[in-house]
Amino acid sequence: MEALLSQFTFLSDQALQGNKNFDPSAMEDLMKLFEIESYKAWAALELVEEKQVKGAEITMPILSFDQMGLKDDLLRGIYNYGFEKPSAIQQRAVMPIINGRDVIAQAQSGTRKTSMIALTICQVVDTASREVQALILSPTRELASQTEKVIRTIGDFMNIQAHACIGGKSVGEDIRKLENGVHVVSGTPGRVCDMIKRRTLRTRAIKLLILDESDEMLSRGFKDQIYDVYRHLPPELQEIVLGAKSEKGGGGKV
Ligand SMILES: Nc1ncnc2c1ncn2[C@@H]1O[C@H](COP(=O)(O)OP(=O)(O)OP(=O)(O)O)[C@@H](O)[C@H]1O
Repeated sequence: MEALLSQFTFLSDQALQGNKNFDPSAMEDLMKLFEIESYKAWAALELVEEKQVKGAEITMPILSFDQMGLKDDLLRGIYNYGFEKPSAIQQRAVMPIINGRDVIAQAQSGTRKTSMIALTICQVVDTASREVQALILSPTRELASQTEKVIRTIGDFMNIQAHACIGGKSVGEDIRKLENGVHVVSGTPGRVCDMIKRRTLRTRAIKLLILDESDEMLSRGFKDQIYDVYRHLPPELQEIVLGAKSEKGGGGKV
């Protein structure tokens, strides 16, 4: 279990402000929400709760995109999009993710997490292969589409192929796109699950799973579908769990 915990980098609003006395219990909302037993993030969080492990390392902020060792074409995409300096979460989460760490980050909405996801995905995907390598699950169609758009924009010079797999859109179009080959899928749990079950979305090359607004996904009742998706993913998966602290406090309705 200790080994499991050491796989994770934890980031919270406190950590983002550089507070070295970061207390993992600040992640309580997320802890309560993850009830899926075989889910390694949940296991790690339980351990934190039990032992109050002060395992939350404070990652050093990287203050410029130039210092992140990003691919040249990605850097061009980032600057072309108008970014100059990474936001607090971009400064602290990008490097651990690129270095293969599992990351659990809780940061309020508006902290530029979506762009953080987009740029890390562009860095880790190998465009020489046409298999799906990164999967992002989001609670709403709008967020899933927005994330896919940002990936395509930032990754424009790298020729990243991303597809939004969301409910309400044509299943035929999903099938066509996925069979053509894409690097990244950003979707809502129901449609993604459906595509996996049809074997149209092939999961064997997926190395990175991102649960965006995970607290929101669970409070919207997507737990079973997320679990279903998990069962089809390779075991040596890198996981990124993002949560936006509930505005009302108390952490949702689950
Ligand atoms: N480092 C940056 N520099 C300048 N603009 C940025 C940077 N990161 C993101 N943006 C811009 O800020 C806007 C919002 O960013 P983004 O969609 O990543 O997250 P958000 O809306 O702040 O919310 P969340 O953190 O919940 O994802 C977008 O228009 C995006 O292009």
